[in-house]
Amino acid sequence: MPDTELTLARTGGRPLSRILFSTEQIAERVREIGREITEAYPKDEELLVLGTLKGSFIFLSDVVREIARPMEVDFLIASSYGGGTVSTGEVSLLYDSSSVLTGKHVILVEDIVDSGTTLNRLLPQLRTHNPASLEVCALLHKHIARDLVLEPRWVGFDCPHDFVIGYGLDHSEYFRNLPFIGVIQP
Ligand SMILES: O=P(O)(O)OC[C@H]1O[C@H](OP(=O)(O)OP(=O)(O)O)[C@H](O)[C@@H]1O
Ligand code: HPA
Repeated sequence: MPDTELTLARTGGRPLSRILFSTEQIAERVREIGREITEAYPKDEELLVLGTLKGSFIFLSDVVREIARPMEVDFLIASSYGGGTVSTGEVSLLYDSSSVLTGKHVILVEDIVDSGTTLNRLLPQLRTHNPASLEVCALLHKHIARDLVLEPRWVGFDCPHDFVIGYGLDHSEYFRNLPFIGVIQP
């Protein structure tokens, strides 16, 4: 259980209902995923790791350090939740990566797959650039979406259907700086 005072300092005094995944559990899983991704690609093949901002910024920065392959890192900014806890269904793409995807092994890194709206909007667009391969690595998967255009090849944890925060995930832009993943009290 993390230090309560430190946690409350980061949440502005809002208590958590529960902690789902601790800092140590996340670190261990991130190391495993890094190893799996390393082994999935031939030694001399370059990767392009593409993160969706803002939510993936912490997961991506941790997982790329566990992947022993040459790589480029780039980002897209996609947003569909605004200040709410339910997808608006409209994904606004605020920044479209300038990286050339053609012929590269692209790994799209997501913090969470919830309704699937973001992935279903981004993946067909990325495919139009003819990458050599396209895979998704998601830290959390709620397994709600029944119509995902591509299932993530790497998933950190199956996630309950609560609105979760921490380790990059926000509610109204707050709580991204929690070093673990939890659920805030409603
Ligand atoms: O499967 P979905 O229902 O589409 O949800 C997943 C997306 O929602 C969150 O992004 P959000 O729009 O909240 O923007 P953020 O990354 O800036 O927090 C999260 O980072 C994922 O990209
Ligand atoms: O449960 C969630 N928490 C934070 N951001 C999210 N974006 C989609 N689902 C979530």
